[in-house]
Amino acid sequence: MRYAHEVGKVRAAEQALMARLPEGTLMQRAAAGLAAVCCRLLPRVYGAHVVLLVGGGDNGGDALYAGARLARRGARVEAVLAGSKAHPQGLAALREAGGRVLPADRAEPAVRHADLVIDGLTGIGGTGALREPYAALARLTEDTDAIVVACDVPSGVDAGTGRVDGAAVRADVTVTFGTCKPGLLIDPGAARCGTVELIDIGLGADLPDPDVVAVWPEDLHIPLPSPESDKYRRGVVGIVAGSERYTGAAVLCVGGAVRGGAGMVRFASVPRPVELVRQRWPEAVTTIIERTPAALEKVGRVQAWVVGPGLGTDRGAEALVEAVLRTELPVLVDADGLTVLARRRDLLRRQAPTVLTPHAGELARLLGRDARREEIEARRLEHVRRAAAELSATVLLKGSTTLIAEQDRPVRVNPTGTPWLATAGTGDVLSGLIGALLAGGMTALEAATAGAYLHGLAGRLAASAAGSGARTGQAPIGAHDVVTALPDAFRTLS
Ligand SMILES: NC(=O)C1=CN([C@@H]2O[C@H](COP(=O)(O)OP(=O)(O)OC[C@H]3O[C@@H](n4cnc5c(N)ncnc54)[C@H](O)[C@@H]3O)[C@@H](O)[C@H]2O)[C@@H](O)CC1
Ligand SMILES: Nc1ncnc2c1ncn2[C@@H]1O[C@H](COP(=O)(O)OP(=O)(O)O)[C@@H](O)[C@H]1O
Ligand SMILES: [K+]
Repeated sequence: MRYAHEVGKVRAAEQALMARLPEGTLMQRAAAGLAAVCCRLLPRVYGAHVVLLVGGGDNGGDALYAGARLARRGARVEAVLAGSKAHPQGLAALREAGGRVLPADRAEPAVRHADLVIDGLTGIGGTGALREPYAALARLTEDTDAIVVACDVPSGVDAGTGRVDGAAVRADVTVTFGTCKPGLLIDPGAARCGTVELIDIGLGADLPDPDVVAVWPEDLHIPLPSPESDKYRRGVVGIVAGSERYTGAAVLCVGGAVRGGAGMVRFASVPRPVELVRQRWPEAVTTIIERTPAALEKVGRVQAWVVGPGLGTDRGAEALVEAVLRTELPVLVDADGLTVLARRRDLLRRQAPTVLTPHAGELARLLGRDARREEIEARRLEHVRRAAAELSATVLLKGSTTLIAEQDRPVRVNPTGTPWLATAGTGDVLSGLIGALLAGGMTALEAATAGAYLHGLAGRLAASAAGSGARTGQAPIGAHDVVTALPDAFRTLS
């Protein structure tokens, strides 16, 4: 499961395929796949207690037919209908197989004591927050020991965006049909899915190019040093970060670049951050600069620039962001650099690649006008796409699901990471790391993708290794732990 298509495209593909097949074939394929997964999840199908939550659409139809299949294999199958209408043929099939319909007031104890619950309330046809009684039934899945299997999409999750507006099913496994849906890959929806299993119902040839792609380790083509390598060929990254007031971000950013495989890191800033970087990372070549447009002249040659962490947002910071963006080299802008860009979007008019790495708050500032942080977090896919188009840049939107967008390309979803990364300074490590990969010759999209993947992996390794030294259990981490774990993250890929 790595590709996802927007809901409209899934429906169009389904329709094209259905026109060539006997009626009901697709639903039977979906139900057979769903039932097979349930059989695998149950220790014993015969005698197992299975409860179906059934909405009024085809998603409920899938659940009813899957329930009929389980009933024929000896399961005790009970259906709870969310409304007066349920897929009539599916209902007849369930009854004929020995399943029964429960009165509404029996739903709560049935779900609580079931071995397995199939959520067939809403699928790709769900719109907006779940209404009653759907919402109350969805909530029952939060408080049961039963295995919860969502049919196509956990009900309450917007299949197209991952938005969750109110009650939603919390699934252990989501069995999705034909192709993955974006909402299964992007938080908050993704967090409701458990494991996602894809059932092939034959849509393949009717599906267009994907809208969203989940990144796989084999997609990352990180350049490795060879006998011909020297420090210049491996890539020199220039970092313009820190200020008299903010020094830590510069140290972390340089750490991300050093451990990110740069052949050389050139660090340019005012005296205090330069002194601290020198102490912590003697490998870096440092230059003291003034915060003026001519600042970069003294720094020496680089293959890519990172600008922004801890830079401040005053006129001096603006001069540095401008100087970096005026070069014809790949540039990554992060943190304070993004705040500067929000008032100087003209600086984005350039030919060389630009990577922006905002969190939702920074992206809200960059997009301006109607954009709000909460809205961006709720509808990450739409906003990251809009940002890539409006800002003519590769945009990496940070947060619980990191997304990477470039105009006219499928949006990439980073599968690694951990909520333990939500701590100050980890973003600075990411920008240094991506800067090193850019300097190493990767394209903007490749570098941002590989950087997000390695950073998320390093966060996970650090969180599981911290404290006990064991690889089980988790503990809080600081941004420097992510830097320390980067070599291990690289090792898992080689
Ligand atoms: N179209 C096809 O060819 C196939 C569709 N399949 C299934 O069909 C599903 C789509 O079916 P439908 O188009 O009938 O749509 P759904 O069954 O996903 O949703 C429609 C039903 O949910 C209700 N509903 C929608 N939003 C609601 C809300 N916020 N609160 C309460 N009720 C709400 C509607 O009133 C309607 O009864 C897919 O997700 C998949 O499970 C599969 O059988 C494979 C083939
Ligand atoms: N809930 C979360 N789950 C997983 N990762 C998260 C979560 N919140 C933040 N992150 C990650 O933590 C890092 C934080 O970066 P950022 O917000 O720039 O912090 P800072 O500016 O302090 O460095 C990003 O890589 C982001 O993707
Ligand atoms: K569902």
